[in-house]
Amino acid sequence: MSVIEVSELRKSYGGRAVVDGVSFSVQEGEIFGILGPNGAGKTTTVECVEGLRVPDAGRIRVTGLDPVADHERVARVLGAQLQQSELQAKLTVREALELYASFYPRPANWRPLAERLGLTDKLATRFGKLSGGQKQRLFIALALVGDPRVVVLDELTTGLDPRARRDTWQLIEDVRAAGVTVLLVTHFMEEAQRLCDRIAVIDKGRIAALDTPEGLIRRSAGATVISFTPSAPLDEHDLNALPEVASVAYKDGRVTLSGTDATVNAVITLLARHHVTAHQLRVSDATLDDAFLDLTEAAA
Ligand SMILES: Nc1ncnc2c1ncn2[C@@H]1O[C@H](COP(=O)(O)OP(=O)(O)OP(=O)(O)O)[C@@H](O)[C@H]1O
Repeated sequence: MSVIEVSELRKSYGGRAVVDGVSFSVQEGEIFGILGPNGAGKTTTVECVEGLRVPDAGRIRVTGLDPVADHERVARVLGAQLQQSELQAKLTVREALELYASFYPRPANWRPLAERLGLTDKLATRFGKLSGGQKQRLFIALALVGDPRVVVLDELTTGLDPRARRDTWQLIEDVRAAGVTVLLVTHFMEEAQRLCDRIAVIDKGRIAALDTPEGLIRRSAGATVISFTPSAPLDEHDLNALPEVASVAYKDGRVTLSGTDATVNAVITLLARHHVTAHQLRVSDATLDDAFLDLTEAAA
């Protein structure tokens, strides 16, 4: 069942389309990622899903409800992470958690949530005195305190140290295991690769690709990169003729090929046939980073 449906969403500012026909749907219990360069239209898209911005055109449904027309009902099932927004500086962490819990019919118990986010010893601290990372952790707690069916996290772990980032990933995996649907905007490829079931890459207001992290990586020009120093010169044509070789480059006596898993065996076989040894043979897999750069460059 689709918990979030976005169809042909459009939004312009000053005559410039910043979201230009975006469509996707998110299934119940899925972690769906939105990746894209700065200014691609990610926040505009998710804020339309949250009902914070009104689309110019298109159709959005969250658990079957229209986020603008049914704003109050959507707000009860959807938890949103505040982005850069400031809570009142004098509000303590405890007061903020209690206040946000009071907005929902069946809130979560905020104490274990605060514990997991390392906020227990900050409960009496005023918001204005928290560090950037502590504020971010509080925003995550506030997004989850209503025990929502859907949670929208925009730049989930920005500003968190590596340990807090990993703890937060575990928390999000646990939240999903409890059946919550997660819409996640992120700039961190490791985060997207670890957490997301599917990812929409948005570039210039349009979806450049929508796939699993592995699917996006496979689409990348060279999913496997092989490099070695041959013991004797090799004929470039022989290498180019190998199956699924996407590119061949020679530099300082070293050969770098991109292709697929199948290319690795083919290269080894070719070298053996020519009695050439591969010194310092290295094989590496393309990452989501590579796929992201390919996809967003291709659309440039
Ligand atoms: N309220 C607004 N008024 C005018 N222009 C806006 C408004 N909100 C966003 N924009 C413009 O729309 C474009 C998309 O912005 P958006 O915040 O959706 O991008 P983003 O993909 O979330 O970027 P980032 O990764 O930098 O957060 C940007 O060029 C931005 O300047």
